[in-house]
Amino acid sequence: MVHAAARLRDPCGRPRVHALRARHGDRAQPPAAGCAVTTDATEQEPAPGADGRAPEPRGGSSVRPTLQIEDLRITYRGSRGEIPAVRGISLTLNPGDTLGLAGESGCGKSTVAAAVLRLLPPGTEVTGRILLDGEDILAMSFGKLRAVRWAGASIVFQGAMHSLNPVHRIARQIAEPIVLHEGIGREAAEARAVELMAQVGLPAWRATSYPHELSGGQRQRVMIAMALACSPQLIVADEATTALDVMIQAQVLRLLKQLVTERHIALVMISHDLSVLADTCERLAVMYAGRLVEHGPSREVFAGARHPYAQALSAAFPTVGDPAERRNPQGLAGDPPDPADLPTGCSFHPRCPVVMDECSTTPVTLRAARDDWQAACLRVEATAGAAAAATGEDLPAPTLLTKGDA
Ligand SMILES: Nc1ncnc2c1ncn2[C@@H]1O[C@H](COP(=O)(O)OP(=O)(O)OP(=O)(O)O)[C@@H](O)[C@H]1O
Repeated sequence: MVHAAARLRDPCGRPRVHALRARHGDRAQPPAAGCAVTTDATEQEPAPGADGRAPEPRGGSSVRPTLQIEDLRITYRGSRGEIPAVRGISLTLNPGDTLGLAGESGCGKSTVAAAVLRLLPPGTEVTGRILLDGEDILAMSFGKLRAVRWAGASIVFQGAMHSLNPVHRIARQIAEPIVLHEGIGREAAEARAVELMAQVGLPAWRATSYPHELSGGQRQRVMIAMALACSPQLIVADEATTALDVMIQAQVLRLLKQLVTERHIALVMISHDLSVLADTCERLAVMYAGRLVEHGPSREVFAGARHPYAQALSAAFPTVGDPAERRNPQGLAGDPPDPADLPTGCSFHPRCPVVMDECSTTPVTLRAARDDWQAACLRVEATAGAAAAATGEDLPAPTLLTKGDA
C-alpha cells in the first residue's frame, strides 16, 4: 500500500513518489490559517536560550540562522480526534550546525521533520514559526514552497525503496530536481548526477541502474545524492540509516557528516538511537511527548544527561558507535503517554525513577543546566553546578538515577 499511496509526488513536489506523504498524507498543507504563536501557560514555553543556540553563533553573531523553529505546536485532526503531537518546540540551526533529534516512537520527531517542509496532512493545525534562511515556511505560497523544497531544504527518509521511482534509472532521478530547479537540460543534469553519485561513493556505471538493482545502502546513497543535488542549506535525515546493516550505516553516516561539513550545510538528523546521533551531530535534542526535554552538546548530553528520560535513553546505548552493545532503556517502566491525554505536570513523571511530589502538579519548562545546555526537569538545578564545572572529557560517566537517589 505504501507504494501506491507514496507514488504521488516527485522530489520537487510534482506527483510521484514520497514515503513521508504515504505516512502523513499526500498533499502539502496550505499556508496555516493561524500561524500565530499560541500562548498556553500550561504548555512548555521556550526558556531564554531554550533553542540551544551557542552563545556566539559560528561565524559571528551576524550569521542568519539556516533554520529557526519558534514555539512550534502541531495538532493532527482525524478519526481519533485531535492529537497534539508537538507542543511548543524551539530550535535554531546556523549554517553548518548538526543537530540530532532523539526520542522514543511517537514523541513527535517525524512530525517536526514534516513540518519543516510543510509536508503535513491537510487539516493539521500548525502554530508558531518555521523560518528557513529567514523566510517563513508556514506562510509561504505553494509556488515559493516548491522552489524551496530540495533547493533550500531537502529530506532523506528511511525507506529509499519507497522514495525512488522504480521505473526510472538512478541518474535520471538524481537529475530531476536539478532540471526543475536550475532550468538546465536533462543531459547536463544527468552529467551532474553522475558527479554527485561519485561524491556519495556510487560508481558511474550505476547511473543506468534501476532502484531494485541496488542494495539498501546504495539506495540510501542515491537519496543522499538527491538531497545534495540542488545544494540545499538544510538537510533533514529522518531515520535515514536505521534500516541499514551496521557497517553500511556507519559508512553512510560518515559520508553524510563529511558532506555537510564540506558544504557547510545544516543537518537535522532524526533517530531513536542516541549513540548514532552523538557520534554524528554536534548538538542533541531529546523529545518526550511532543516536547524537548533535553538539549545540549551531543557528547556531553550522551555522557551525562540531566533529564531522567534522556539518561535512560543514553543508558540504552552505552557505547557510541557500537550497536552490538545496545540494550533496552534502563530503569524505564511503562510506555510513552497518549499525546491526546498527557499526565499533568511533567509528562514523564509516571515513568520517572526519581519522581518528586511536585512533578505531578508543576508544568516543567526547559531550564538552563549550562548556558548551552537545557533540561526540562525540576531537579536540573541540583545537577547544573556539576555540569557547569565539568567540560568535555571531565564530565562524569552517566549514572542513571534510581528511586533510592530521590
Ligand atoms: N498523519 C497523522 N495523523 C494523526 N496522527 C498522527 C499522524 N502522524 C503521526 N501521528 C501521531 O502523532 C504522534 C507523533 O508521531 P511521529 O510520527 O511524529 O512520532 P515519531 O517520534 O517520529 O515516531 P517514530 O519514531 O515511530 O517515527 C504519534 O502519536 C502519532 O500517532
